[in-house]
Amino acid sequence: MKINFTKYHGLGNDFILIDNRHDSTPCLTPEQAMKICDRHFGIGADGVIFALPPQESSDYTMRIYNSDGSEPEMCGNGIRCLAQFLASLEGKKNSNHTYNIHTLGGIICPQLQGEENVKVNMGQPYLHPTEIPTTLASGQEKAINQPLSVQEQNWQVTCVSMGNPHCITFVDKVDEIPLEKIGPHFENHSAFPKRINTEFIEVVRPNYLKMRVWERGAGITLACGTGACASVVAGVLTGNSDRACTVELPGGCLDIEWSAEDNHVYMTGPATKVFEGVYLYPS
Ligand SMILES: N[C@@H](CCC[C@H](N)C(=O)O)C(=O)O
Repeated sequence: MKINFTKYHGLGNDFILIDNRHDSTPCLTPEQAMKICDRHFGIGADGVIFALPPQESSDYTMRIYNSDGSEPEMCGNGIRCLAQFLASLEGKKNSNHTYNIHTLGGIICPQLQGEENVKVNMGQPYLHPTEIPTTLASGQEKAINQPLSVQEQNWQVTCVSMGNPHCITFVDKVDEIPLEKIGPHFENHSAFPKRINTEFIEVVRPNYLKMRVWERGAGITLACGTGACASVVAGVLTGNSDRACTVELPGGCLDIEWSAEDNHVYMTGPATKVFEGVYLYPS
């Protein structure tokens, strides 16, 4: 089997993009996706993203598999890569075109901004796991800064869904967190039956957060777009951050704004094409 692909990354969070616009079923199974994500025996990536035909009133559908073959609802860095991928397939590069993309987390709208940048309307955040829209309204305090015991240590966490689930904890020195050791215990904690992405955040200034992430289904990654959005929401709810923030990740910075007007979160950052090729899937 031969698979044409294009490799993109958003701040080092890297994806294999596949043009699947002719068929509403992804051309790879989760097991095959896991194999081509392998960094030694495959192409190597944090996930595989398929551009599929539209559903409902969208332009296209995005499906994504994590590198372990699980299927998340949404991916922030991935949807910026998808927007640039579609723009290059359709000759729309260097325009301000906006796509309406159907995802398992709802309709998400990335707008092209020049050669590499994309601004994404990520929709409303939700309190996880209650699925109630997150606002600053009273009565939601119960979900903020909740105690969680992980590896016999007590953490204060705020859980926010951006379509996919995130557990955010504010720490003094993010570089000192033993991510590799502690990350899997958050991901597989009994409080999160569908597993979870975990963000550790150091507040450098109210408008500048430093983040490290352990992703569900992918482990340590260099960036997580939905995670950066969820972290700013958690930062506002806990009084740690402004609504407009730069979030610094190991792979670079994202600009995030949680709008007080429409309650939507906006994320701006780059999506970079790296190479394209043909993968020869062993039969
Ligand atoms: N890196 C992504 C998130 C990918 C999905 C995540 N691992 C999950 O399982 O929810 C991003 O940029 O948002």
